[in-house]
Amino acid sequence: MSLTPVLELSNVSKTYSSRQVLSGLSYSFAAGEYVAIMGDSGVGKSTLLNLIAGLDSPDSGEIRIDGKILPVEDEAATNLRRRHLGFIFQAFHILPHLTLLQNVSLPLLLNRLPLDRAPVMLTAVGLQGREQDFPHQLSGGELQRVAIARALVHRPRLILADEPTGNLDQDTAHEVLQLIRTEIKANQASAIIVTHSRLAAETADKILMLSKHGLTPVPLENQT
Ligand SMILES: Nc1ncnc2c1ncn2[C@@H]1O[C@H](COP(=O)(O)OP(=O)(O)OP(=O)(O)O)[C@@H](O)[C@H]1O
Repeated sequence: MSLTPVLELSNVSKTYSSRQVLSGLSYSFAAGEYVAIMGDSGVGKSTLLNLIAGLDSPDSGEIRIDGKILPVEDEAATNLRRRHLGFIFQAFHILPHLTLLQNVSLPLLLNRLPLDRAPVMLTAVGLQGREQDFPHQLSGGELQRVAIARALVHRPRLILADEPTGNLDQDTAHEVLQLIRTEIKANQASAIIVTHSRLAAETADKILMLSKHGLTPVPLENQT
């Protein structure tokens, strides 16, 4: 396991209008760690994930991925994110004019990787036989599974997931969470999932609670 943290937050603050959402947040995530972040609604979980993903910038403080600061709107940083991050965000729409197979192949194409893992990942999320379907033919839960296949297909180093099982029934959620965990461990990747679901959080190695005091580890056995 590398000694450089896969992700390091140093004194990160973010304010929207006059509302301070994150205030001096610091935390180090070790390589290979699979962490769930929980916390009250509005406490800033999605904001934090967006900052890590490079969709927005902190007002102050630093975010390092593999020891590097990746500026927003920097082409080299975008390429690094594309190669090393996998996003499972509800806002990251599946492209409507592409088939499911084309959607899942996209990270492989963009990173010039062999395309043979795309059908394998569609099968892994239970969508075998649907490769040539278009997104409008799918239910919300099926679309979420396509998003998960697309996020994992290029074996990213760091997977960021915002409510990855939000649209899924309990059995499918369980299968998808197991798949995420298996992929993370098989590829020695790291993952941060933001969730309100105990079921989802307990598949992680560690649960962190985000509050105005920062990120606090919660012992798994003390979860209520
Ligand atoms: N782009 C934005 N512009 C203005 N305010 C924002 C923006 N994004 C988030 N906020 C505000 O920041 C606060 C934190 O929002 P965030 O979505 O990060 O919370 P959360 O912990 O993910 O909540 P939930 O669990 O309900 O999804 C909220 O008060 C929200 O209204």
